[in-house]
Amino acid sequence: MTDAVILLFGATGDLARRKLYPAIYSLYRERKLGDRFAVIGLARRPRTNEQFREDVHDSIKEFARYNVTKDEQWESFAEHFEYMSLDTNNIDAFKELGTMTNRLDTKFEVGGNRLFYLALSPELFGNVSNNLKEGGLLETSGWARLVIEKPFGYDLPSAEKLNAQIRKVFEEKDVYRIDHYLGKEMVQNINVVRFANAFFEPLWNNKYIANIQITLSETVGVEDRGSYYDHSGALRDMGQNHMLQTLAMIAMEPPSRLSPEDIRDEKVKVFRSLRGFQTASEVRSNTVRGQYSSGTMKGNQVPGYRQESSVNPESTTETFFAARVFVDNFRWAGVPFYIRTGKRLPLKTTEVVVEFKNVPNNVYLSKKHKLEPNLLVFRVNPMEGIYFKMNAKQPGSEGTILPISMDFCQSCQIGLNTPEAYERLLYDAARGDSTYFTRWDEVALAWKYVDKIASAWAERTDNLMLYPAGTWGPDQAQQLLSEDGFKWWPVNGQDEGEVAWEMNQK
Ligand SMILES: NC(=O)C1=CN([C@@H]2O[C@H](COP(=O)(O)OP(=O)(O)OC[C@H]3O[C@@H](n4cnc5c(N)ncnc54)[C@H](OP(=O)(O)O)[C@@H]3O)[C@@H](O)[C@H]2O)C=CC1
Ligand SMILES: O=C1O[C@H](COP(=O)(O)O)[C@@H](O)[C@H](O)[C@H]1O
Repeated sequence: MTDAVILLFGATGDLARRKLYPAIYSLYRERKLGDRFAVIGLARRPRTNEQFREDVHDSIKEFARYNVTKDEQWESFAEHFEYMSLDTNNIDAFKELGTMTNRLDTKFEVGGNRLFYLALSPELFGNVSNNLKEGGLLETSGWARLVIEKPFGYDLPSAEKLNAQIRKVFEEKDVYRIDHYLGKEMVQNINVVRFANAFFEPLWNNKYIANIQITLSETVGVEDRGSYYDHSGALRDMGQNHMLQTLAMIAMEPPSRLSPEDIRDEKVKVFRSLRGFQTASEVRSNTVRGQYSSGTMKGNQVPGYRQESSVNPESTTETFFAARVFVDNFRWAGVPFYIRTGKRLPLKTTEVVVEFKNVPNNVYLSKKHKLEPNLLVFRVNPMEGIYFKMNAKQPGSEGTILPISMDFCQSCQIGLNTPEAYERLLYDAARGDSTYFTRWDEVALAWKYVDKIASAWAERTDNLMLYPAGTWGPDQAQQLLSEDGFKWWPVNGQDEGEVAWEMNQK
């Protein structure tokens, strides 16, 4: 990893604690981060360096995939961490921050490289990038990159405004917009499976594929994030970013090279080909929105969304949505992509199912031998792997056909200790590889698509369906597929409602 001073805004926040310190520690343990680095923790509340290092230690102990003990290795890691109490509105503090950055740059022989990581509420992004410039932090002999967390805006106009603020200070090539799903091993593996195997690509089109199903289901409720989530909802929180990015990875054309721009150009073409909704009635017939009511999760009664303490008791925010999406291009004409996500669903899972069309002439077709379609399944989390379902003869039978599976379980075979998404993304940002970060044109096109849905939903509230916690969302989400002659395939290869495979749940 390139040497850098990492200026971490939001150093006392949830993201830093749960994801960023553990990621930095894993990179250090794997020797991807050498000794020429420093981390400056920045937030308003006061902390001494010692307290800050203690917080970092606790977060690593709780969340990292490597064990930590307070030995010599820990001490030499911890000395790279310093803290400064700073309010992002205080320009004088940024000047002081410049002095501190230069000192640590010299101390650890970093060479002038600066990674500004904004783990902050998005309203602060524009102000921070401006103050970085005014405070002289961009005057450096090395590179200066800005890593920003989602959400990137609330809709297209707000995203445009935010982008304009940031681009006054940083060039597009230096802006790294995080979508942590792009850092997930199996999302990255979609490209490899598609473009490094001779047998999938010829079938990867509307002649052979019947439909594609993308599920991002969560068991957690809104927890204490109501102040953000109640203004966002599932469509903006997961749909505009993680779901459309995953869809783009499945649908994109092969890039001619693996450069960040070539890959992102191909994704942009997918976003441009999304069939936008023209009317509110089109939105209604192709989307479903739901909100969880009280129900049972793993045998425990849990409250409904409106009863959560951080949420408006009359909220009409969706915690679930499903949609039928079309990519109007030569490859995908007529193939529905069904996407769904929700909180308080029975399983935590991210899965992409590619359902193939039936064989053209089924010689086994009889009441006894109804063939199941072939399925290729990317399991993104919590299990990581690829699963292929095909038909074969039941051994010893008179030609009974059975669906069998070829199951590559990456998390079982290579070990559960695969890198976390944030490790990969931090590593890439420091190396200057923006492949798995979202470029502005992708973000803008995704908002354009999602805004149509959001504004049609906002016109009336009778389209919000309640679903009991612990179920797979409103029945209308099943109808979306059944009206096309399809069904949602059980996730994790299970019948709906079974939870035996549920692993590493939050
Ligand atoms: N948590 C998560 O899992 C995820 C978070 N994100 C995104 O990451 C970002 C951060 O989220 P999260 O960590 O959960 O948020 P938190 O509310 O937990 O943390 C916010 C941080 O910002 C600091 N802060 C707030 N106001 C100021 C200010 N004026 N000046 C300086 N520091 C300030 C807070 O510290 P202090 O109060 O001490 O100033 C705190 O460290 C958000 O954009 C969120 O959407 C994205 C994906 C997942
Ligand atoms: O970005 C977000 O993602 C998480 C789900 O991430 P995962 O890696 O655990 O699948 C979601 O809970 C959160 O609401 C959203 O902001």
